[in-house]
Amino acid sequence: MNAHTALDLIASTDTPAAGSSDGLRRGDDYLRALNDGREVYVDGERVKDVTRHPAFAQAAQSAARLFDTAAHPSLRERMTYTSPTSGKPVMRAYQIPTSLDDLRTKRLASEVWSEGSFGMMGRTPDHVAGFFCGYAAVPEVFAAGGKQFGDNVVAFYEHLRESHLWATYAIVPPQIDRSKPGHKQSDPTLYAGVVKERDDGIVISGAQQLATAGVLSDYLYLSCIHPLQPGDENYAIGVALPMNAPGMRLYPRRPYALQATNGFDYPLSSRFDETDCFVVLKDVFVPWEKVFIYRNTEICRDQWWKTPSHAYGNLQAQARYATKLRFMIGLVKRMNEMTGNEAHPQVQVQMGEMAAMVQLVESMLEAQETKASIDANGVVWPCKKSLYAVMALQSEFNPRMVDMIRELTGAAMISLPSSLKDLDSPETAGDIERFMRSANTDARSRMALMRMAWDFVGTEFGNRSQQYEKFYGGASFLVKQNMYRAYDFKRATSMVDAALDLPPL
Ligand SMILES: Cc1cc2nc3c(=O)[nH]c(=O)nc-3n(C[C@H](O)[C@H](O)[C@H](O)COP(=O)(O)OP(=O)(O)OC[C@H]3O[C@@H](n4cnc5c(N)ncnc54)[C@H](O)[C@@H]3O)c2cc1C
Repeated sequence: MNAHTALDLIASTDTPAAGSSDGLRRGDDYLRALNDGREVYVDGERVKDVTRHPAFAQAAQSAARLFDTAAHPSLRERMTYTSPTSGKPVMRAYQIPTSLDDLRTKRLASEVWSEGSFGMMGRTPDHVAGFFCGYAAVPEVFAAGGKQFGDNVVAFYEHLRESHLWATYAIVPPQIDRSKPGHKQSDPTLYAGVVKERDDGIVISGAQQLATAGVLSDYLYLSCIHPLQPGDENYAIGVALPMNAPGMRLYPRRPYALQATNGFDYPLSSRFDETDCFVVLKDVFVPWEKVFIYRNTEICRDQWWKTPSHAYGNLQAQARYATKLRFMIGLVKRMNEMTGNEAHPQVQVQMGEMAAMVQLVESMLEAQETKASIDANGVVWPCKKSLYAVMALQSEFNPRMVDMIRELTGAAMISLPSSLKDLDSPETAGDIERFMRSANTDARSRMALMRMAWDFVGTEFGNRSQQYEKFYGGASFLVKQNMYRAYDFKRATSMVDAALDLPPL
């Protein structure tokens, strides 16, 4: 096998040979584990096996490629590091960085994985892995509720790392009635929370949103990032649940892969629909060893801000976003070339504006590393100012980028025939081949590119993707508050104070 990058791997059908993975999880191992009796419902019916259901089968294959990529001997150094406990290779996503170089290499590994879906899949295993690295780096935050909780979170992090597992999370209460806190809802068991304590663990009921990639993951981390009030203690938890936990149901939103009639007309929807799942829990038992936060609103808040969890998880999210932006601008460039608009100065001005936005994101990604800090335990924290600066503005400039694609393509994405069948039918092929081509390509190539562009911006898949960029890190007013907290206003105000203190003339 000569694959060296995720792009090579995704374009090939190669998988690492059995026995060559040195204990790492291969795509096949991962797919087998998904058929574990998890309760997933689509159109009112329970899905028997997500790896075979048309809504999820291709996304599961795309996810399996991530594990094959990490296990591939030629990418071993980039994608793995040596476990400090077993001495075996484990996924780099689980590395707790202790040098700037560690942080950079961790980001580059995320970049490889993100290229596997061209940035379309956001919650790949490295996202929540970042959060658990952050928790394990500062377990004192959890131990403030009792020593056992600090030990539990480290043990679970090590379990994820040593078994090469994928955790996702649901950390936002269901919308139902945002004007009231959880304990004042019409039924206090609507938001996911503790309903019973037992000697061997706790019992949870209620619902939580929105476990992206829940269908494809091994574990769900259930917690709360929403501000909690006194009286909300039952919702102030942090627990890990296997995806087949008895009593837990996943309700994925409408699966876009079901609308993808073929891979040519829907090249992205058909392969990369990671799904977003509403989670319903009915008397789900959690043993104490999988409980990290128990009825403690302060620790529930501190887990995000007094550990590097939020920064690691979102460094991955930004690495993925940068990949998606590169794909986006590459798509527009190819479309301009094909349409013959490339040389217009006005088109170049618009492309320049897009390129500036892509470059800003790429440079800020590097700034998170070069301006990172090291804590008292020797753990490297990415620079939060650089992270939140992009996240705070992403919900505004991402729609601008998408609008520019629409602007530059005119009717190209709409004036195509109904499907690939028009190209294949002897009755219509002549017209299609004659009129759908461009100056430098045949009709099939032009249709392939324009279909991909429409799947990116116009289909339900494309539109969900825009909603994701707006909300994956929380509502934008909250992200801007993160920036407010991170920014060094003192330096700015001291300059104004100095100007006011200038000696009188
Ligand atoms: C595609 C997608 C994938 C997601 N994936 C995940 C995931 O994997 N895991 C997870 O836990 N969550 C996930 N989320 C959920 C996401 O975290 C929430 O959508 C997000 O936190 C916003 O919460 P909400 O939807 O309840 O909006 P709300 O909190 O109800 O807010 C909706 C809007 O109301 C306005 N608003 C509300 N309150 C205020 C206020 N105080 N001040 C000003 N304006 C206000 C804002 O315009 C805000 O955007 C995902 C969401 C989307 C769309």
